[in-house]
Amino acid sequence: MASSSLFNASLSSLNPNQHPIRRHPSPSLLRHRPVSISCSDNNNTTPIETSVKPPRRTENTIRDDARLHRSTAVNPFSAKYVPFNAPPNSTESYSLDEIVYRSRSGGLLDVEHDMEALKRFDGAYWRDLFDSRVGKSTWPYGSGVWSKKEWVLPEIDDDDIVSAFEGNSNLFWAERFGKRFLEMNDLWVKHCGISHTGSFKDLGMTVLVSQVNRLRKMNRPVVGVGCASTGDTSAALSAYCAAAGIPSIVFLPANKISMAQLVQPIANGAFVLSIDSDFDGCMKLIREVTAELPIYLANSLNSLRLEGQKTAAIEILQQFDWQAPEWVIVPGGNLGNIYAFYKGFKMCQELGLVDRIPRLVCAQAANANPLYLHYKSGWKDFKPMTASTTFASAIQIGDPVSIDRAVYALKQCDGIVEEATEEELMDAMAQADSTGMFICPHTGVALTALFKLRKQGVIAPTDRTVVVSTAHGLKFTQSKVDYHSKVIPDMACRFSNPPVEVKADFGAVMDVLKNYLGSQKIRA
Ligand SMILES: Cc1ncc(COP(=O)(O)O)c(C=O)c1O
Ligand SMILES: N[C@@H](CCOP(=O)(O)O)C(=O)O
Repeated sequence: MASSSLFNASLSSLNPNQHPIRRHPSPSLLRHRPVSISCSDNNNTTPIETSVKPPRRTENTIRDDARLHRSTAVNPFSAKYVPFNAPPNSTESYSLDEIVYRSRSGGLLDVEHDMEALKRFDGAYWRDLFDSRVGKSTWPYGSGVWSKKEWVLPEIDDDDIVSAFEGNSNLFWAERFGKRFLEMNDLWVKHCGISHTGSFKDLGMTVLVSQVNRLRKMNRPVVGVGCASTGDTSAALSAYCAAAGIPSIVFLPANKISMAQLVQPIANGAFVLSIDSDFDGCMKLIREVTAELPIYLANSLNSLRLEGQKTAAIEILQQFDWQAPEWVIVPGGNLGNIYAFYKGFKMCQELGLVDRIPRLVCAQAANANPLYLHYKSGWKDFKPMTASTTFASAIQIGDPVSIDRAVYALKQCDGIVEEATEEELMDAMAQADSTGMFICPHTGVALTALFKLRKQGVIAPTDRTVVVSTAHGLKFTQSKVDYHSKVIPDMACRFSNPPVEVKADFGAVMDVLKNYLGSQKIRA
């Protein structure tokens, strides 16, 4: 059978039952758990809904309903930009309504929440609030990001929010994969890629585009939103901008992203520039362009994005009934996400929702491993690199903008950095797929890190471990086709499963099947 031909052929108006904490809690509610939801006994932190909702007013949209239910109480929560990891005596800060990406010294920014205001509610309050919003269609809390609105963008008007009800992604118990390949029984895959545009970027983009929507309504000079991308940021940006009627401009490294990723911004009406460079070159260009033109920068250099992405960490805790796992493994490229996970976990600890945070592992492709090399050098002087081609194309990044955030996060949680060769990541992806998943190569990188840490005895068989799957496997079918076709130079493709070509003849089909069933030790 010629492998190259393998895939040729087929390839209410004020509803008393409305949770009061869906609105901004008024100062008078401070120090109390949610009240008047209906009934709850003294020790029971779980609100029990008793009354029946009136039929919805069919002429209302969910935005109209949200307007009707809006609290008139003063919103006690707020957030601002501050220099990332600023010394305690720093007074530098900016309103989130300012267009600013860097601190005065040129460093990164961070979104700082008024933690004192948030702390006026105890951990049980926040757990109940977040739990009460899951699985509903209430605007905007049906979103896994906006269900944590008070911790994300507390001051934005619900009307300005641009959401596809992202988040609330599947936390998949990888039972078969864990048992078969790792002797683990508590292994989970957080499928952030099973989402609106097929990657975790939706979580951050809903926040960023919502804020842009607000800025434009305030007549701030934002004519469009732009990003450099390895394919997922551009897909998310173009979709959310299209939904809001905001122009989007994307800089893509020519011939370095998958066809499925390329077609996303094209279909969503973005202005697409295919640039003869790599991601780092595109990133440099978009930074220069956004400094000159009223185009808002949508990459994770912009700390707003990370406020949405951190909700995936909160969601993991929530899905484990507010118990922290031992390990969370995240593939890293531009390195915003590893910090976002740390930030989400840390906020939950600081606000009393959990008593500890997991250790984080950042996994990089060996062909694009500047963080790994930095870690291995004992965090001595960081050296950007020119990243080589990798099947994990969305993390082919040599000069990550969030390097400082990543190092900080990993140091704070006793984190680890691992790497995966091309063969390792492709094998891991194929192994995962063979147990019923359909993951992307970046998740293959994270699974390789898990294989290595299990082998070294760092991760124990019973450790509750979460691997973050960052994109949908359907965006990366060509790499799977190549692997299963065994056409990748210098790769054994040990787990390939090519189709068998057979004549349309009963005898021939029976022969092939008997051979197969025999090899599988299956009795017909
Ligand atoms: C699918 C996928 N996985 C992982 C990453 C890495 O995320 P980060 O750049 O935040 O490190 C990216 C983007 O960089 C991505 O698109
Ligand atoms: N993988 C990313 C790379 C850019 O990352 P960002 O989080 O800084 O936007 C992409 O898909 O473009």
